[in-house]
Formats: sequence, structure tokens, C-alpha cells
Amino acid sequence: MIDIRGLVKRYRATTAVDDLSFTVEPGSVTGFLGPNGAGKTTTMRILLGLAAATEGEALVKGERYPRLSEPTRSVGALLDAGDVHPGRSALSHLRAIAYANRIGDERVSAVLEQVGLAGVARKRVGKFSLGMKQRLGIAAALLGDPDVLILDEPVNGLDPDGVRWIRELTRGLADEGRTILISSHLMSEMELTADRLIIIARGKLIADTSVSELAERFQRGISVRSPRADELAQVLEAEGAAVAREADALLVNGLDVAAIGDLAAGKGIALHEVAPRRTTLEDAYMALTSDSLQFAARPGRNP
Ligand SMILES: Nc1ncnc2c1ncn2[C@@H]1O[C@H](COP(=O)(O)OP(=O)(O)OP(=O)(O)O)[C@@H](O)[C@H]1O
Repeated sequence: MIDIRGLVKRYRATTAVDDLSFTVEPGSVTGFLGPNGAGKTTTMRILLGLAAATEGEALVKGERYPRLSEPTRSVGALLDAGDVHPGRSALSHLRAIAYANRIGDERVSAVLEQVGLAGVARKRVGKFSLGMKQRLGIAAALLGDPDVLILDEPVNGLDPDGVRWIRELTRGLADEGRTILISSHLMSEMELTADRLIIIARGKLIADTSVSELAERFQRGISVRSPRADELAQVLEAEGAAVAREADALLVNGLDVAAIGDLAAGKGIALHEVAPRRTTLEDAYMALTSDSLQFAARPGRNP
């Protein structure tokens, strides 16, 4: 369980995290989403005791990270997959971490197997692809068999196979009852990976929701097609619906599918389609964060 309470982090002129509060529950994969510079990495660094909060607190299993008795066995983290000496092998990198944390060699072999690097364990990390480095970073995070896993942009730069692998791995770990927090600035990645979403922008909480609730919230009316669309529009409007006329459909708000069907049937009007229209989650995410985009491109301002 992760508990962020009234967290504030200021750097001189920048407020990177601005009174942020949320919890991350065990048993599901929670996506931590926000545009570049939103404050995700800063929040994760505070959680891991790598930066100090200006105000508020970030707790893992009810404690601040530095107070955990065996942090490696409680929390595994991937912050920067590139942060490994290129001359070392995957095996020696993991053995060094294991040794420092009194973790046995058999666990090193197990995580190498788990992340699919057993066959290249003695290869130098400098020769690894980005995807292999991500796997190695995740292996290091898993070494202590932690209950809580914090992964900063683990999908960044991965090919579709790598993305699928992360998805299946984190799903499996969540199903074992672990707490998983994964950051990303791309909704398209989180839509497929996460069950819950914490969305932040400019250091502030924008949404704390499940993927399905977000989809539901951004449903934008019911698309209706009929060969007698104009007539149907009048019938629906007479019942209080707001009807927008589009090229080949009506977009109806204020009546549900059953009411539209019943009204059309009552007038003998054929319906060729009655379908709730949902925006994509990407649209919903853009709508939520657009006010807060610090570095949004300004159309027509190209030099
Ligand atoms: N050490 C630091 N000193 C000064 N400002 C910092 C420092 N670390 C982060 N910031 C600023 O804090 C804000 C939040 O940065 P952070 O890296 O946490 O965002 P992020 O959501 O992880 O972004 P990204 O998706 O680009 O990684 C940014 O404006 C950043 O420039």
C-alpha cells in the first residue's frame, strides 16, 4: 500500500508537486499518468527516500521509506534503467545488489529467469538493447521479492513485445496481491496495462479513477442513424433531448438508448444504429490535462 498525503515539493521557482494526495491499493496495477514535467518522477523519488518532501508525506506500507526495516524486501523500484555500469554483466550487477542486501544467489538466478535474461546473464550490459536494460532494471526491482513495486516509465521505448511482457508481468504480480505503481506520460500504454489511474498535471491531482470509470465519464451521447433522421430529431427534441446533427448521424444527449428506441418505434421510424459514443481514453486524458500542459505546442506559432 502506498499513501501520499498532502505532498509538496518545491525547487526554488518550481513547485514540482503541489499538495498531492492519493493511495495505491494492493492487488491492482495503478498507472501514474501525467504530461512531461507533471511531477511523477519527483513523487516516486520522494517515495523512495531519494528526495525530501517540502511538506506532507509519502508512505510505503505505512512508513516513510528510510524507516522501513528491510526496504529492498518491501519495495522494488525501477527509476532509470540506463543507470548500470556498462562494463558489468547482468549477473554481476544483480549479484552486487543481492550481496549488499543479504539476498541469496538462487534468487538472482530466479529473477534472471523471470525477466527472460538467463541466456544473456554473462553478457556486458553495455551491449544490451533498451528493452534488455529495462528487463534488467525490473529484475533488480524484483530481487527482494517486494510487496510494493514502483516503476518509472518502464514501457518507454519498448517494442510491442516488450510492452506486452511488462503488462503480463505486472498483471501477474498484482494478482499475487502486490501493490504496483507504474508511471507513464502515454494513456495508450496505461489503458492496456493499468486497472486504476492516478492522473496528475503540474504537480496536482487531476483524476483518481479506474480505467472503466474514466471511459464512462467521457461518454458523449448516443449516436443515432436513421433514414428519417430529421423527423426523428424533432421527435427527440420534443421530449427534451439535445440533438446535434452530424454528417450521417444524430448525436443525442438527454435520453437513453431505450427511450430513443421506444420513441422511434412509436412514430414508426426505422433505426439503423443506436450506439453510445465514447471518446477514446486518449481523448479523455487530453481533455483532463490540456489546461495544465506547461509545454503544449501552440498552433500557428512556428518560427
Ligand atoms: N532536481 C530538480 N531541480 C529543479 N527542478 C526540478 C528537479 N527535478 C524536477 N524538477 C522540476 O520539477 C517538475 C516535475 O518534474 P518531474 O521529473 O517530476 O516530472 P515527470 O512527471 O516525471 O516528467 P517526465 O514525464 O518528463 O519524466 C519539472 O518542472 C522539473 O523541471
